[in-house]
Amino acid sequence: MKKNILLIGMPGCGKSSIGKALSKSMDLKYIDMDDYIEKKTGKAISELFEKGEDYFRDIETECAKEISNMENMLISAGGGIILRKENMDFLKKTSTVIFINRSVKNLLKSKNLGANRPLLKDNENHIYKLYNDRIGLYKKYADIEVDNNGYFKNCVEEIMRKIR
Ligand SMILES: Nc1ncnc2c1ncn2[C@@H]1O[C@H](COP(=O)(O)OP(=O)(O)OP(=O)(O)O)[C@@H](O)[C@H]1O
Ligand SMILES: O=C(O)C1=C[C@@H](O)[C@@H](O)[C@H](O)C1
Ligand SMILES: [Mg+2]
Repeated sequence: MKKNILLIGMPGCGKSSIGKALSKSMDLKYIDMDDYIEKKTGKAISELFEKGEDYFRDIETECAKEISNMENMLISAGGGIILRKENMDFLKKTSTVIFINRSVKNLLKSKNLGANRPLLKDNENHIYKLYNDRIGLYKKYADIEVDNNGYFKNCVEEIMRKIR
């Protein structure tokens, strides 16, 4: 088995909730890539986006390289990690990749979906286009796909079963 587990999926699909539970069950250290970026730069994701999406994505790629060198981690990725092949080439070397798929209807139930997500702040319904644009990439990079439209506890158990 690879050293790390990487969770990918749309904003609000359950990466943090599922990742924290999974990290405890599997005795891995939990790391959130957006938090890592904010700590490294001393800036909020929204501030980094003010300099343009490319500016943010370059920092995200730099952090993906750094994190790919770590061991025994449960990594919760930013929703857009799959947009650059380079990110996934690095991360897939050391991580088993799990795509958490949640329907847009359920994603929209998350409170304040646009609040800390620059790509959705003007219109939460932009999530339909993001989902359609990205679904193929999430599936392409995933070693395992799980559905998170029921109880998230079931999703954690399904991942534990599939990963062994
Ligand atoms: N299966 C589920 N049933 C009910 N609520 C859920 C489920 N999965 C996730 N949620 C809720 O959706 C919201 C987003 O979940 P979470 O923060 O874990 O997602 P995320 O992918 O980490 O989001 P982000 O893009 O902000 O990092 C939370 O309020 C969480 O409780
Ligand atoms: O889906 C995305 O492109 C993003 C999701 C967030 O996790 C952050 O990484 C940022 O807001 C970009
Ligand atoms: Mg999260």
